[in-house]
Order: sequence, then structure tokens, then C-alpha cells
Amino acid sequence: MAIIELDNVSKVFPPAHRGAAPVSAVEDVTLHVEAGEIAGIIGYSGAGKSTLVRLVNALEKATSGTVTVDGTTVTGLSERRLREVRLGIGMIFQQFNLFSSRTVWGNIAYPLQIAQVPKSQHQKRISELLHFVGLADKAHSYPEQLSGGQKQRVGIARALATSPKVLLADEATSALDPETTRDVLQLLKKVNVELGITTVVITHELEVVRAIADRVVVMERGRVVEDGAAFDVFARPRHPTTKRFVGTLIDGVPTGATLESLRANHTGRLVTLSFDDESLPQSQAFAELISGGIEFELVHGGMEDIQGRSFGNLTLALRGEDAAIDHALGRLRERVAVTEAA
Ligand SMILES: Nc1ncnc2c1ncn2[C@@H]1O[C@H](COP(=O)(O)OP(=O)(O)OP(=O)(O)O)[C@@H](O)[C@H]1O
Repeated sequence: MAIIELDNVSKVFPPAHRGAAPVSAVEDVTLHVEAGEIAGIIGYSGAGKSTLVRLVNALEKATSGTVTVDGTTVTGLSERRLREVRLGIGMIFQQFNLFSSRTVWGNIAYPLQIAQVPKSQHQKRISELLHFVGLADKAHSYPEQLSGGQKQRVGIARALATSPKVLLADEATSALDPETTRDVLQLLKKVNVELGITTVVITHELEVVRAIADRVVVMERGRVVEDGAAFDVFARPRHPTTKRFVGTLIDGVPTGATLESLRANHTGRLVTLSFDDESLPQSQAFAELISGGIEFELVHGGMEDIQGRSFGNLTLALRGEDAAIDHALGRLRERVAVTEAA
């Protein structure tokens, strides 16, 4: 069941000044996020990702199309009703957006005050949240006394205070170092798995998506250009933009300077075998080469694991009789994708 539904949603911002063109930030996007999933929305700067999440929590009004969250169509709702809907949506930000004049406790109490949760319930709820995010000893610290990772943990606790069904994370780890990023992503995974909260992660870093997303949505110039299960998008990217993103993390079939350097450093025919969990296992592919009397050396590539499923591109330099190599490649082609460098 979809908990967030965008149907043919567009957002056009008026021209910044006279004579300027209107900005089409989101264009005809249809996207349904299933309850319980972590959807990663990735795109380069200006692709429309932030506008898209702002349409979900109705901080922006769609120019056309409909946005429905947990069964309530937010497009066209009064501000009073929108405030209620927003209580069911938690949000975390790149710059954390904590109140510097409030302690950690005070920051987490804020949404409870807004939601008019009786003060008698604050103590229990805030303690629970602080334990959940691993900051039980920081209740009385001020944001300036915390590291970036700790600040984001407070941001997450605050976003969870009113028990939302949906959590929106807009570049939530972009200001953090790689190790802290991993910790915060693990916490987001825990939020999803233990609390069952549907999570939408907006990022320009594929690493973030790879770490936690079940589903990957690629945006470019306001449009969704690719949308699929994380494994499929990583193992078989279709759109050029997706290929560019995936290529930054995962070795594909070598081209350009990489290919030139492989040629300069290795003799033999350069062949890339693309494995996934439905193809011939590597061991059998290598056995095929060995039984054909072909010598081989792994010169480029590697295997990846996405959600427990394995895939990757291995480039080999093959040496032996051409006829024997052709014969072996012919047999391999039946069960694994084979690309020979021209
Ligand atoms: N309030 C606004 N008024 C006018 N134009 C806007 C406004 N907000 C965003 N835009 C424009 O809409 C387009 C999409 O911006 P958006 O911030 O959604 O992209 P993004 O993918 O989140 O990029 P970034 O990561 O750089 O924020 C950009 O061209 C941006 O300049």
C-alpha cells in the first residue's frame, strides 16, 4: 500500500524578476512510496529533489497534480488541516535546524508542545527517544556542545517525537564525515526496521542510497528518469544519469583512459564478465576458461553486495589460442553478459 502518492505533480515557481522565465522545478512526477520502505531520491543539484519533499509535507503547493499522504490528499487542504497532516511527517535537514537556545531535551520537547501533548507525558517520551538515538547522557547539553552526528541524532529524535508514519530526510548526512554518515544511516535504518517508519531520503550521494535504500528514484530536471528496486538500479542502470551515478561507485565495463591504461599494462584480450545472482557463478565461468586452456588474470572491477544480493563486473586479460578463447566466450555468453574491449 502506498503511503505517499504523487500523481502527475508539477511545481512551477514564478519568474524571479521581470523578464525572467518561470522555473519548472518538478515536472509531471508520478511516484508512489510504499508503506515501510526506504526510498532514496537521488539527483544532481537543482534536479528538484528538495521541492519534491516540500510538496510531500505541503510546505510548497503543487501547481498541478495531487499529493496524498497516508490517505489524505494534501493538495488544497486548509492550513489548519495541513498542520495536523504534518504531525504525521517527520523531517530532518542537512543543517540539523536545532534551536541553539534550547537544550537537547528542549529541542525534542518542542514538537510535543506544538502537538499539545500533555506535559506529564513529556518525560517518558523524551527519555525513550534519547535512548533510541543513543544520547541518553546528553539531555542537558546545548547543540553547540554536540558533534555533527550527535546534532543529527537530536534532529532524528525530534522528528520522531510525535510518532510520525513518514520520515523525510533532506541531505541529512551531507554535512557529516563518512564515518558519522554511516552511523546516522544505520540509525535511519533502525528507525525504519524497528519503528516501521516509511523513509524518504533525498541525496546527491549514491553511497547514502546504497547503504540503506530499498528503492531508488533518480531525478533530473524536475523529472523522474529512473525508478526501481535498489538492486536492479545498481546492477542494471538504464538512464545515462543513473549510469553516471552508478559509475562513480561501481566499476563497469572499462572505457576511455581506464581502458587505455589496462591495455598498456596487460597483454591479452580484455573481456568483462558481468555477473549477477541469476547469471553463471564465477567459479563455473573460471572453470570454463581453465578447461579451454586459457590463461587469465583479473585486471579490473569487483563484486558488490546490495541488500544481500551480489553483482559486479570483472575484467579479465585472457591469453591463449584465439579459437579457444572464442569458443569459451561463446559458451559463457549463454549464461553471463560478456563484453570484449574493441
Ligand atoms: N522558492 C523557489 N523559487 C524559485 N525557484 C526555486 C525555488 N525553490 C527551488 N527553485 C528552483 O527549482 C529548481 C529545483 O530546486 P531544488 O532545490 O528542488 O533542487 P534540488 O535537487 O533539491 O537541488 P539542491 O540539492 O541543490 O537543493 C532549481 O532550479 C531551483 O533554483
